Amino acid sequence: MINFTQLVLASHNAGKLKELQAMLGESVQLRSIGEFSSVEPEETGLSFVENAILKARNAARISGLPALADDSGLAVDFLGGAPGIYSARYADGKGDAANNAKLLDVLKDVPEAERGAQFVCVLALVRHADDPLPILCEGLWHGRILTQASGEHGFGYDPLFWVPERDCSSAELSPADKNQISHRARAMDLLRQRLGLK
Ligand SMILES: O=c1nc[nH]c2c1ncn2[C@H]1C[C@H](O)[C@@H](COP(=O)(O)OP(=O)(O)OP(=O)(O)O)O1
Ligand SMILES: [Mg+2]
Repeated sequence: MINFTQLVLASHNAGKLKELQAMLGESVQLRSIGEFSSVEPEETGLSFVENAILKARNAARISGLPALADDSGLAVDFLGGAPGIYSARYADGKGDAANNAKLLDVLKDVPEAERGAQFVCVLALVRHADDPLPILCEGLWHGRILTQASGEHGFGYDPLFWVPERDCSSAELSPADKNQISHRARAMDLLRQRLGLK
């Protein structure tokens, strides 16, 4: 087992970096791939797993460090799991606000009982770019899509995601609270177990 005191995070998303670093604590330093390159790899996979591995390999290749990638998204039941791996690109790359506006519009006539959704997070860790045995961990978080945005914390679809166990949106949770119960927290919990960090 290698000593992962420094990992490159294969992500240009500052929200993910903040959450993952908070979950890992001080024993592992996450360095953003942005320190090494501003070019984002094309996410050509058809699954979260494929995209997470692709991003991790790319970051390991560029940085020369072991790499952790997070591929995540929102799977809406009424939409057959869409936007899924296309969550970040749902409104054609126009960003979080446009993605959220599109989702609200697409679901505008859908009743509450049919607005179930889950956040999905797949973490992939590679020791080097050609690692034949990436570590993969998955986390799901079940909730519902609200009919309007609410809350200021977090990022992405958080203002639209109603969290049944807290009766509020995920953007209304404190960062510490979200990091205890989110899809990312569940995946990271498994990863820490795999790495013997807990
Ligand atoms: O906790 C979350 N709270 C709210 N929204 C979230 C969360 N987790 C993922 N999401 C959304 C954001 C984005 O629309 C998509 C991830 O897309 P995804 O390609 O994995 O990330 P990204 O492009 O933002 O950064 P990068 O690929 O560089 O890691 O799912
Ligand atoms: Mg992405």
